[in-house]
Amino acid sequence: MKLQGNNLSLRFNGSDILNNVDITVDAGDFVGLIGPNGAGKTSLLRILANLQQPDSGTIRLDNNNLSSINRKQLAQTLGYLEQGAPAHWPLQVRRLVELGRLPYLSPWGQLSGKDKAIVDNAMAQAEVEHLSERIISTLSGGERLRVLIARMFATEPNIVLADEPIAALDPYHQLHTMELFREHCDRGGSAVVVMHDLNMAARFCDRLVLLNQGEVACEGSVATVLTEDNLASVYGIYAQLDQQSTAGITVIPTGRIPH
Ligand SMILES: Nc1ncnc2c1ncn2[C@@H]1O[C@H](COP(=O)(O)OP(=O)(O)OP(=O)(O)O)[C@@H](O)[C@H]1O
Repeated sequence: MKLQGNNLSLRFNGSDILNNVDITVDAGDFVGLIGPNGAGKTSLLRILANLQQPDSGTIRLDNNNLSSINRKQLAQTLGYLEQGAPAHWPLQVRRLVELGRLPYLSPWGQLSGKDKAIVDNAMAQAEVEHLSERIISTLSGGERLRVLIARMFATEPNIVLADEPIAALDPYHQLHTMELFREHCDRGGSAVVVMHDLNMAARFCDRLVLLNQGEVACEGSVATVLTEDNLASVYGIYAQLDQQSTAGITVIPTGRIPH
C-alpha cells in the first residue's frame, strides 16, 4: 500500500508546526522520521495516523483520501504506537494485546481461534509471552513498550507508524524491535518510525526524512540525509561520519556548534 501526504500544514496558537510537508511511503519502505526536538515529527505522524487533522493538505492511501476510508478498514490498515507507550487501564497483558484484534470483531464478537493464534504469534515475536498474566501498569517502561508493539502487530496492519519505539529499550531490545519493523517491511508492509538514534536509523531504514522547524530539510537515502552539513545545520552538532562501519553509516557526535 502507498501512503502519501501532500502539502501538509498544521498551526497551533498562530505558530506553524508543519509547513507544506510532503511525505510518501511505498510498500516495503522503512522510513525513519528524524529531526530535533520540536521539529514536528509527532505531529506529522499523528496526521498520517488520522489522529490529527491538518489545517491544509491531503493524505491518500492507495490514492483514496484518508477521510473517505471507513474507520474499521483504517484501523485494520494503520498501526500506531504512541510516544512513551502509555497504558490507560490496568489490564492484563494478554487482554491488552488481544485488543489489537478489535478492528476485526463485530460488536460483542468473540476472538476466534485464528485471532488467538495471531495474538500468540505477536506476543512471541515481541518476546513478551512471559508477561502474559501481568497487569500492564506494573511493567517497566521497556516491557510496556514491547507489549504495545505486540498489540500493534496483533492487528496485522499494513503500515506501522511508531513514535520513538526504541527510546526506552536496552540495546538487545532496540535491535530486536528494529528487526521486527525491518521484517514487516521486507514482507511488503511499510513503516514510518520516529527516531533520535541516528545510528539505528542508518542501519535499518531505507530512507530518512529529516524535519526541521516543521519543514522537510532533506529526504532520501541514509547517505543523502546524514551528512556533516545537515547534522550541523539542523541538529547544530559537529559529527564524525564513519561510512565504512559494518553497521552502515555511523554518526559520532563530537561537539555542539555554539549558537
Ligand atoms: N497541542 C499543542 N499546542 C501547542 N503547541 C503544540 C501542540 N502540540 C505540539 N505543539 C508544538 O509543536 C511543535 C512540534 O511538536 P512535536 O511533538 O510534533 O515535535 P517532535 O518533533 O515530535 O519533538 P520531540 O522530538 O521533542 O518529541 C513543538 O514546538 C510543540 O511544542
